[in-house]
Amino acid sequence: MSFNRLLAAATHRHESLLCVGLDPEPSKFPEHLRGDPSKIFEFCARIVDSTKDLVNSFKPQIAYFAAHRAEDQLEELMAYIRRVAPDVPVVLDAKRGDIGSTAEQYAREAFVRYQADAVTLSPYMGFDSIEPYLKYDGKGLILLCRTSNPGGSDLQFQQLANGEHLYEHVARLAAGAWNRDQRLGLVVGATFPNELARVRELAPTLPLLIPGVGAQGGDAAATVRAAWRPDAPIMVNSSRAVLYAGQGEDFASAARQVAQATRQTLQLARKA
Ligand SMILES: O=C(O)c1cc(=O)[nH]c(=O)n1[C@@H]1O[C@H](COP(=O)(O)O)[C@@H](O)[C@H]1O
Repeated sequence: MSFNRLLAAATHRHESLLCVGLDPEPSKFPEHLRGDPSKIFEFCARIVDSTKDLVNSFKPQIAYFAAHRAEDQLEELMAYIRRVAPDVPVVLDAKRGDIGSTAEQYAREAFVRYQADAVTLSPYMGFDSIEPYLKYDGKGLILLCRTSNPGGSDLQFQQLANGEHLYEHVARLAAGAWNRDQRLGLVVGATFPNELARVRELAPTLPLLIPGVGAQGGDAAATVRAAWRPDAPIMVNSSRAVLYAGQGEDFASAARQVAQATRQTLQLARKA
């Protein structure tokens, strides 16, 4: 099934706008697993088990695996999620961006090696750096637009000759000229609710990946008010606040509680 359809179905079935980010950092693991990179799969699998009915997506961040030579554990995790939660789409957060011939390898990595449903990409190198990913039918391409970090303003908030900010231009391209077969989405930080609303104006139906609630302090309810539309899916990502909610052997149930509370906040804002 295509990424867009999986996301719409999981949002509906699980009544959730929550994306749990899988950013495994062994030094932050609960005590019995702490500091052991060989436990990355085990840690993430328990988080998946305990949250899979509460989310509309999962988002593993590739750097947390590669940094520990744990790509094999990422492969194992992707296969595990497909097996235990086949109705939940997985966004591989890789933020790739390169010339076409190299992008072909990155696309193969995301969609053949890891079998992700969608991947995050930097649009900075232009459309020909995005095009190779479009060869994979049904897969989602989620472009960085207005990122959650303070330094995101350095480039994304620059004004172009027509007065538009660079992030607005990216949103316009993703909703229009670049969106040849309706498979693009955008990353917009929860830390910038005004820009989130502006992106929603420019791209009324695109899926949005919205990181920045939880550890980065973004307001979950304001995020939903700015970005949610009945026909426009959103994935509100929380990673550290969920993953490291508990430090004991019951860490997965502590993670579930935080995921449940975040999902509830998002749902209440959606119904308000
Ligand atoms: O593309 C992303 O996922 C992303 C974009 C962005 O603008 N800001 C951002 O924090 N992220 C990712 O979202 C996750 C946020 O993690 P927490 O701050 O722990 O919830 C990390 O995996 C980041 O790499």
